[in-house]
Amino acid sequence: MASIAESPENRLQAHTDLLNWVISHGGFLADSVCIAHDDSRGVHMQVKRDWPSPISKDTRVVNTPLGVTMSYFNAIGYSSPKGSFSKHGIELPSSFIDAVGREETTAFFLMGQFLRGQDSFWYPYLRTLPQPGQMTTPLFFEEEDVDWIQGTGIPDASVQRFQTWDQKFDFCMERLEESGFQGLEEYTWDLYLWAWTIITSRAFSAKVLSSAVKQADLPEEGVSVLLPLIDLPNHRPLAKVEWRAGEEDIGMIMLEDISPGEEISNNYGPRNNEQLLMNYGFCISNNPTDYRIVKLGVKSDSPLGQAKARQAMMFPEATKNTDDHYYIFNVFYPLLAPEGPMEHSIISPALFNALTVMEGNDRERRDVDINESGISIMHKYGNGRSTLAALAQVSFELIAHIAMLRSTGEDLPDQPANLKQTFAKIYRDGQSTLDKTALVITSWTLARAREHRRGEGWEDIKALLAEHMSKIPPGYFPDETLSKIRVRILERPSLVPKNGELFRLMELFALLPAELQGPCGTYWAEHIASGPWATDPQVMFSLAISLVAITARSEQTRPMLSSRLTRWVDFLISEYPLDASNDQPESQGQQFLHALSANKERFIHGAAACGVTWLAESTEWMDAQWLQWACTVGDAERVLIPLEPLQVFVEDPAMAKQAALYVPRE
Ligand SMILES: C[S@@+](CC[C@H](N)C(=O)[O-])C[C@H]1O[C@@H](n2cnc3c(N)ncnc32)[C@H](O)[C@@H]1O
Repeated sequence: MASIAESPENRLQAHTDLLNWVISHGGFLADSVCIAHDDSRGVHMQVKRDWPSPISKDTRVVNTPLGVTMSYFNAIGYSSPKGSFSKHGIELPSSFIDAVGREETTAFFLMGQFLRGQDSFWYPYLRTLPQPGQMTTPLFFEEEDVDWIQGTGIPDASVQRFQTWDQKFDFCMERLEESGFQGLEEYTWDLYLWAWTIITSRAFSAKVLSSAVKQADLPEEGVSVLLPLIDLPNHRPLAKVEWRAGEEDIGMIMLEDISPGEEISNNYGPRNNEQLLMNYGFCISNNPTDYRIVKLGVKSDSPLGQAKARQAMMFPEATKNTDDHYYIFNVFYPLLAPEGPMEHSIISPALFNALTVMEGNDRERRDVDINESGISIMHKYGNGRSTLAALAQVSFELIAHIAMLRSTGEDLPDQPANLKQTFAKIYRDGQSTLDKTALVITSWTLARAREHRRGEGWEDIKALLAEHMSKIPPGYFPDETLSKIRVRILERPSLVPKNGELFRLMELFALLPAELQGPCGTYWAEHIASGPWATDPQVMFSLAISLVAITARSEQTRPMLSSRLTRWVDFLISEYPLDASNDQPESQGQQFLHALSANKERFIHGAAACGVTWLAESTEWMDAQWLQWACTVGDAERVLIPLEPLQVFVEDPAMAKQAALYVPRE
């Protein structure tokens, strides 16, 4: 592709010419400001080093006159009492413009102006723009650069973007050909790729033209505007700056003081590193507005898929063209809803709610609430299980992603060899830190759910948190990150208000009063846990649930039990009918249970000897029907959680899981 750019040495000369050109059309750069260049930041603006004082808040640093802006309105030669825009020599056929729409028209208009070279009105601007060899977005990555983004979402996103642009380019070229457009062969794919990269990396939204274009002609989306000179400052997340649309020009106003020598930064919006790399070709280390988009792969016939379809039918307007906001935020993310629970500081409400529906059991899914703003499982007694299951699922996803980044990064050289690799490394390191810090937080809530000794008082929580944080290897995170994790954990209430709702098998007996625990334990060890079925968790959980449920129903023992246990058993009996027939094929565990039931006399004999007399009297607990009920309850009410989640910090996980039964606290 031809180049109209200056060599790097002459870059700032070209920018001085650009500045003079903008000024000659009525533009302005504040005296306190100069254009500078360095290798990592490229061309940027800064307050002059020798300027005697900081520039103060509300300083207008740049004005770009409307006459030098470039947009769709130039391509159509727009004119209204509010303002007009010239085509400056590029005449795209109206049949083409109508067929391809505003954005493609702008891209082809930019290509046309580029092809005019020195004859273009915008030549002083175009020659300062990065050329294909200087582009650092992933579509310009060479093979060895691609190694640095393996295991991340970027390769898929790049393929998708390539395909979309490729199709659009073909479509546009066909329309141009049909219209008999002259010089078509110069409009190459490479030039199209360059034009689109310029647009995604520097264009502003149509709002900047609001004083020059009638409201009715100005759509909220789909018009990109190039603003020579204002597009020069680099991005700094959260920089305080405003673009002011005037009748003659667009101004860039600083909303904070900036010291001599300091960079004048723009704010491209709260972009994450993936958006920055894909659209702009750079990334920011420790980007506070970084977050990761999670793809759930929701099947249309799944419970969540069906709920989404119902939501789309009930609220067609609200759900039209809206992306799923399934995000995991970095631990420093500053733009959180002020009142949200602490888990939402790292998991977006939409992702969390979607996972509660996916991981919820049938009982919980009967309480799905579908409204305009989302789909969730209603909060009520018993539904905290889906909260824990969703947090467990996020933890598994985080562990898998950490391991994937580690394995795909194993053969990378120690240091990146060029700017693209440098940004790709910043991106992948940022993803890994984001995953790891989020895992500390999700696994904290799960650790509290597994904690049966300590409560929610400050001293207990402090001790528990110290224990949890001690699982992070020393020096693994900077102190600032560790303290932010602590703040995140402690600053807001948790989605799981109470500790101790998840029980591993043998812990279930702790729900019984002390005087029953001894005999039950002996009976369990001598008669239940000694057969070949003892290694099958489905069988063992079913037997334990059956035993606890019968204990809660026996007239002899019920008065001795806690209201927590009797309420739970009563709730389960009302939720899971005893006589429900099960059409599912039998699992190995269920076959075991049938065999046990057929030999129930053996188990009942032992009961009296061990002092669990109520089990000897009430022989029903080993009936096939009861055991089937307990099996159904166990399968539905268990939660699989990671065994030692933070172990992934030191070694690749075998992804060990532990089953725990959910028993709500009142
Ligand atoms: C709107 S332009 C800014 C002007 C640009 N520096 C130039 O040399 O033309 C956006 C481009 O600037 C670069 N950029 C912006 N902010 C940056 C930052 N914080 N760090 C590194 N590069 C940045 C990226 O190459 C991006 O595509």
